[in-house]
Amino acid sequence: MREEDQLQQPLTPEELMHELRFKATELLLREEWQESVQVYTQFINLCQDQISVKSHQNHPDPDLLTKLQKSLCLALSNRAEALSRLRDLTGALKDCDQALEIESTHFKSLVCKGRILLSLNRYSMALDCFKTAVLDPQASGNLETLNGYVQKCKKLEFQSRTGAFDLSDWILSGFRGKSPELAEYTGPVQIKRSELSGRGLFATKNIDAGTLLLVTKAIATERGILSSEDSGENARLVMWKNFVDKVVDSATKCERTHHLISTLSSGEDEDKLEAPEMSLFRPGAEEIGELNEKLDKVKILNVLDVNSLVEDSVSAKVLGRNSDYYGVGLWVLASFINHSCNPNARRLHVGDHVLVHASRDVKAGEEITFAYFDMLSPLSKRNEMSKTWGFHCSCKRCKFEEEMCSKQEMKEIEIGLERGIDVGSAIFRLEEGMRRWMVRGRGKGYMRASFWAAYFEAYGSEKSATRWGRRIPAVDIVVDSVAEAVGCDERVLKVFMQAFKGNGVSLVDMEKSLKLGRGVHGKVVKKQQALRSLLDFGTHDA
Ligand SMILES: C[S@@+](CC[C@H](N)C(=O)[O-])C[C@H]1O[C@@H](n2cnc3c(N)ncnc32)[C@H](O)[C@@H]1O
Repeated sequence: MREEDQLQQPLTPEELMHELRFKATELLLREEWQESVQVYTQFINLCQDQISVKSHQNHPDPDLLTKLQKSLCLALSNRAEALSRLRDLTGALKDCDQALEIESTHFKSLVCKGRILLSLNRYSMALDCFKTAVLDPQASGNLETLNGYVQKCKKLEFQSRTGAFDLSDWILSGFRGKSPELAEYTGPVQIKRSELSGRGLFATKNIDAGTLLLVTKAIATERGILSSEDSGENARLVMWKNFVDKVVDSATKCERTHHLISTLSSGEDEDKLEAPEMSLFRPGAEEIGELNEKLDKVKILNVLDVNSLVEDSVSAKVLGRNSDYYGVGLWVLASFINHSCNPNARRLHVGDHVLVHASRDVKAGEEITFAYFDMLSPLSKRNEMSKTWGFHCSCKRCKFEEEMCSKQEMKEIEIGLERGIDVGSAIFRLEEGMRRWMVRGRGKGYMRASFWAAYFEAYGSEKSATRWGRRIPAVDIVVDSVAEAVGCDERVLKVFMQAFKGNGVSLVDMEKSLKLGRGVHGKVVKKQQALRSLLDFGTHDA
């Protein structure tokens, strides 16, 4: 036979498989994930055909069949690796499962499956994979890494079951190194219909300030530094576009993400939306079966408009990251939390996780809320801000203040402050008014929170202190009532700390500041020393 004829001979299935396998492995080693998936897919299809053909022969060759099954198993495992790098976790998991059906202790597939399950927060299933992998002879060269995974799974499984998180050491180290690894956690909360709007998150038992309510990882985040040129508007737009692309990509590739996003409000007919089961958010939740709702890009955009959160905001603190960073993200379970101007929760951002804790004591059945915008401002300003969010706030405080602020005297105090009247005289008038109108308990806290800027200035200025002295209430009285009504806030805590710094801190004040600190930072900062280091404010700025 001539050489050209030989070249034109079609390849036998064995030769073709050999060629495809060689090419796919090369692409995998070059980290060309997309291309390697394509070639592995051709190989897998051909290999499956061959297995079917050979096993239907009159006298199937068992050795050949075993060899083909082994090749198929390895190819599935390698395709899973490439798919997982492309964040197609659903596809990758399916490939691992198929490979493990062929060989239940296949080392590579077990490790790949364990890693995917870990990133899907299915800690105990991931632990099973790594424990089995450790027993394999191939583990000997990777024992340290595998044991690392085993320990990590154990730690995260424990955290997610008990809610025992502690950020103290990381805080005390000055946030050195990577942010700590955190599990997802669902505390004493459930989703129910809310009187505020649509669905909301509710406490299932009495909880005290600082108690951790949930920890959840972002579907996607985008961070960057905003330039001062155009007040960061261009950078913000680019970041928003990247963020949307990331969410769309995740929703396309992962069925669970797709399903989670489809439970969120897109702003329309919120009161008709169903309250999802909490089990959906618990770590270890099974993959969702058939999805009957289509999520197109427009729907995702609307969902992000309503639900995405900015990391650094009035009710949130970002730990361990440069404050110049602007970050936006989507945290699904936290998205069920409505806004209130008398909130009872705050957020801490650590890496891609958000930790939500009670900022004051909460009763069983009470709705969990945090502030979407600054609640230490008067009703008129808050109304403007809620308008930009596309809703009219219907919280208890707004309802209370709607009545109060219709009084002529209240209007005069607000206008007076805007025109720069002495803050002490405004506070004096407000306190006198509250006495005459018989405003009690939380009502007082609401009003003081509304005029917080005036109290802040008065307590920060020696001139005001000398002039108004005992005619305006003492700092601790105002701080207590504001914290009780609208939850602990960093600025309120700062005023408290500053007032007592000059006079030397007594034990009682220190106790009080630590309690306020727990409301602001949460009980996840367990060591007092760590909390103190967060409370050690040097300045008296707003
Ligand atoms: C992040 S979602 C909160 C969960 C939402 N209620 C749901 O059912 O999915 C934000 C949306 O909830 C509604 N909302 C939140 N707080 C509110 C409030 N205090 N008063 C009225 N509507 C509120 C607004 O429609 C807002 O766009």
